[in-house]
Amino acid sequence: MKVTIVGAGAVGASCAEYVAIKNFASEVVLLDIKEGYAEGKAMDLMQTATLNGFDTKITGSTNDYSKTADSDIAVITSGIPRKPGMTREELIGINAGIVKEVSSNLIKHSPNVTLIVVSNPMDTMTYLVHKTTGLPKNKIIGMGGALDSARFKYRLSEALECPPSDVDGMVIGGHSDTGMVPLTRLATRNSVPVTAFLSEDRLNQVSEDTKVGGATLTKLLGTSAWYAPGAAVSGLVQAIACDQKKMFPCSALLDGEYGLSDLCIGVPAILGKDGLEKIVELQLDDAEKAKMKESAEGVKKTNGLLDV
Ligand SMILES: NC(=O)c1ccc[n+]([C@@H]2O[C@H](COP(=O)([O-])OP(=O)(O)OC[C@H]3O[C@@H](n4cnc5c(N)ncnc54)[C@H](O)[C@@H]3O)[C@@H](O)[C@H]2O)c1
Ligand SMILES: O=C(O)C[C@H](O)C(=O)O
Repeated sequence: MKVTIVGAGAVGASCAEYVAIKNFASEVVLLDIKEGYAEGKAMDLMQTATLNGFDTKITGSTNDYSKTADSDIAVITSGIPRKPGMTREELIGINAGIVKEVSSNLIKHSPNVTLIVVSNPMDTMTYLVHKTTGLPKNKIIGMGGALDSARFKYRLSEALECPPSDVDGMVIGGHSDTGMVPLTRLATRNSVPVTAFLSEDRLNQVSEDTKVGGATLTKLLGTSAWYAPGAAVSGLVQAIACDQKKMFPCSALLDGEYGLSDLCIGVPAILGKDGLEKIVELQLDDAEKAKMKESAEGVKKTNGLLDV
């Protein structure tokens, strides 16, 4: 199983580290445009192999896509991150060109690859890859909801004063400060609805904190987050590589599901060897449907800025 990660920056390197530590891939190739950077990150990570007990071979490449040939899965993290005070949507001008070029280069050397898009604004970048590459739609997946759901569970565990592992929950909708739809109605603590423990006001606070999760970290760090993003991507990579049939909220190209079409947005999906194998349609209540519709309008507005 060969995994390529384009962009050896904060998220790309974190993802490579988690993939390697989970020990399911034979090979990880890190590729970056910055001379020597991916090679350096790969060597540093390889020097953790005996410390962390993995056998995955990690190599680096400065923009040489022949090294990525025959990848099964490729992750696109190349592009600029936001700075405090910015929205993800403001990155479109620079990142759209990068994502378009990188996805085309990847497919030239790995025509059967499954692509996981991470660069922001992620839902729009995923849509761009669908529009410009011609890959089948199950082979292009946007990562955002897995991360947002992890943050949601963290915020719920804070409110419940319990370990995060006690909590289950999901965030669907667009991966943006205003577009996320945390499904508080369906969240549970050990199968008991969290609504049994937390007031409506407290749950609203959890939702709001979840939605600005990325912005909160960007303000603290001066750039956007990488540990949880890298871990979230590695979860998607593992589900595909190991044919796990796990369900994650992913940015998927919709064709009527949830009453939406011609956009990529976060919905629950089953991931396995064929990539995004199935979209799961939840029965949303009226308030959730309205939030999803509003979120989709936001994503479509950003898509409108693309030259496709
Ligand atoms: N979808 C999500 O949930 C999520 C989470 C975190 C970050 N992100 C996004 O991921 C992207 C990367 O974030 P980061 O913190 O790793 O940034 P970073 O600056 O640390 O790393 C980005 C890397 O991309 C490289 N790069 C730029 N253009 C390239 C090209 N044409 N080919 C190959 N490499 C190229 C840069 O040299 C750099 O090393 C940002 O757009 C960020 O907003 C998305
Ligand atoms: O917040 C960002 O800009 C990066 C990423 O989308 C995140 O949610 O951490």
